[in-house]
Amino acid sequence: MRSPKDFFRPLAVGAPTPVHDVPFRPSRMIHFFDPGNEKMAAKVPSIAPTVDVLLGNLEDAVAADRKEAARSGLVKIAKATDFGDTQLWTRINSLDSPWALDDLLTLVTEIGDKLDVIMVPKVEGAEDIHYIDRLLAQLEAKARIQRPILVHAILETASGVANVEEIAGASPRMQGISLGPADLAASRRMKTTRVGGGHPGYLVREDPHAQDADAPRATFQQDLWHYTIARMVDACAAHGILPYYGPFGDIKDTTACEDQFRNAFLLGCVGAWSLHPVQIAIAKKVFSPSPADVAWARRVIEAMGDGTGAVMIDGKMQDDATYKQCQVVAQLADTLAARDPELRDAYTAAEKE
Ligand SMILES: CC(C)(COP(=O)(O)OP(=O)(O)OC[C@H]1O[C@@H](n2cnc3c(N)ncnc32)[C@H](O)[C@@H]1OP(=O)(O)O)[C@@H](O)C(=O)NCCC(=O)NCCSC(=O)C[C@H](O)C(=O)O
Ligand SMILES: [Mg+2]
Repeated sequence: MRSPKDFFRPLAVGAPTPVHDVPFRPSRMIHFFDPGNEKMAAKVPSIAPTVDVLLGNLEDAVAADRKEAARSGLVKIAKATDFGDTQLWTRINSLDSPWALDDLLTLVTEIGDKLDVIMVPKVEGAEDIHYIDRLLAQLEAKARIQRPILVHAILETASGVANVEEIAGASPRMQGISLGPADLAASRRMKTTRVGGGHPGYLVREDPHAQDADAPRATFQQDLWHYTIARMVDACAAHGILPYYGPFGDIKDTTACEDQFRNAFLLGCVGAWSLHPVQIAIAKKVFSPSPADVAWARRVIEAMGDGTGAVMIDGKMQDDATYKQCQVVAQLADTLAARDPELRDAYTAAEKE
């Protein structure tokens, strides 16, 4: 383990100096596309302005015989496209695959100056991040990259969950962590075959009725992912990095997708993955605080003055802690409004009501 004094030193001569704080750029939806799929690649210029993050996926969902096409497709797209304010990320193949090394060698040397974040799947512990950290520094130095490429881990193995705190703090490059519910379910030997979402069999049932033991008893479906998301959020917050919900595989069930995204938002996540164009608007809606909530937060902040003491607003007690909660909402709204004029107008209108 590096000493605290060395933590922010570049890991290769000539590599850029690591960042001290993760830049908080809007990342409500990380939109996945396969850069080797011509139909999806053709949509990149029109989708880019509508998303916060565009991610060229090289790992799962790209067939083994299409890996090189995906990698070279991403290089071509990155060189040809002006992404404006939209971030460009990639998901490389897992570190135990035959493709990960070539993914990094090619992408950093060819388009490293355009890549904001590299998503690393199936991270098991801090050692995986240390490996990537040193390799990226060497490649950045070789390619004369001026700003460090950040790293995002997917939480999708039982070991990864057990080690999530050390993963979150393994490197100043750590930008965030996403839940990968499909691989995590397989790794844990869970018995769901879905990509995220609930399961009707995971429930609690009300007690038998005292008057009639045979009367039907209500059941309540439970959230399979609550524990993991909450643990991931705490690890990320403790280390100053950003937590995300990952994929929702039932593309047609837009209602359940919205519910899953909202649960994650309320628990502290800043975004989720969109796998299909239809999920972009869902993520945008869910991960942008509502105009009413923002107006309320600003009202509390204004009423609380220096943020100490206690006041009543509409019958509800406000104090130092609710002031901080409201600041979270108001600061997020400011960041998103700076990127999204429609949202800015909606927030302004709600404050005037
Ligand atoms: C899920 C899909 C395979 C569905 O594709 P398709 O059957 O083509 O859907 P549609 O006919 O409804 O598509 C309409 C048009 O939109 C284009 N399209 C579809 N998806 C995208 C996209 N993501 N980006 C851009 N454009 C897209 C289609 O090409 C159609 O175009 P046209 O015919 O010209 O109108 C597909 O959506 C897909 O492959 N999505 C990405 C899947 C993916 O990335 N999966 C990996 C991430 S999830 C994961 O890895 C699990 C995780 O790690 C874990 O462990 O939990
Ligand atoms: Mg996965």
